Amino acid sequence: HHGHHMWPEIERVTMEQIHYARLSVEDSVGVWQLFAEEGEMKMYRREEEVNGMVIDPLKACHVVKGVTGHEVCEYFFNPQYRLEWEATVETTTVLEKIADDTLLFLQVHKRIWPASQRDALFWSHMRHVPDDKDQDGPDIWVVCNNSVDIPDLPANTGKCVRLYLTVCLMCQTFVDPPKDGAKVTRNDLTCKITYCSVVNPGGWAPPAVLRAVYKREYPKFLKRFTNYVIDQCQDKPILF
Ligand SMILES: O=S(=O)(CCO)c1ccc(-c2ccc(C3CCCC3)c([C@@H]3C[C@@H]3c3ccccn3)c2)cc1
Repeated sequence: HHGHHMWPEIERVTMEQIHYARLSVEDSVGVWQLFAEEGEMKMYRREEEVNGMVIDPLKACHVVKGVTGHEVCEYFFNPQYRLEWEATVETTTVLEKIADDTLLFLQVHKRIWPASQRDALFWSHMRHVPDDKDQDGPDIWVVCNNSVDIPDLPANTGKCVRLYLTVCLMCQTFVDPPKDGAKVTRNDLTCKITYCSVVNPGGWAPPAVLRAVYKREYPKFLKRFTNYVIDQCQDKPILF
């Protein structure tokens, strides 16, 4: 797939998003505001507007037991599971298989009152980031979603307003080695999840309205997704 014309952008954006995901909210540029906290899940946002449009960057940090980062990324990436956990997606279509680990999606989102209905055209790339030099480096899996403009699929021609997104789901897996060489079980697994997103809604909506939608929808979204993965994996062999 390295011959595909989108590959240089896919490579650049994915590496850039991994860099940002790895920055802790403490030492990132700009002020992150904790706007939601439920158990292990902490959600931060920065208030940013472009031409009066809310594009608040979001960073969510979550820790879940019993799954690996590979499993979390697989359920996020693979279109066959999408409609089972994505409550705000009406249709999802794979327009092109760029590679086994890279797909081009056209997605129509359900209308979230009072905003008008949105669609999104984006590539999605899943990658296992090799450990650092030493063996016990972090075991990281990521999925990066990034909007693209394609002349044959112009924005805002039908009923939907085209939104623009850059999303990164980064997962780090920790295994607590069981006593005396026993087999690793799901109880020994901890997955540290960092979800970063910047969504440009594509058309103007009142900032207070959009921020209310974000505040309500993002916690629901991440909780529903992670609970879905835990549920799907619990009686399956571990995918490291
Ligand atoms: O992680 S993904 O790549 C998963 C692929 O399916 C992804 C997540 C979220 C969105 C998304 C799409 C539309 C909207 C808004 C914009 C104006 C009116 C609706 C929002 C706002 C933030 C709120 C939101 C957050 C989460 C879920 C739904 N709604 C988010 C798109 C892709």
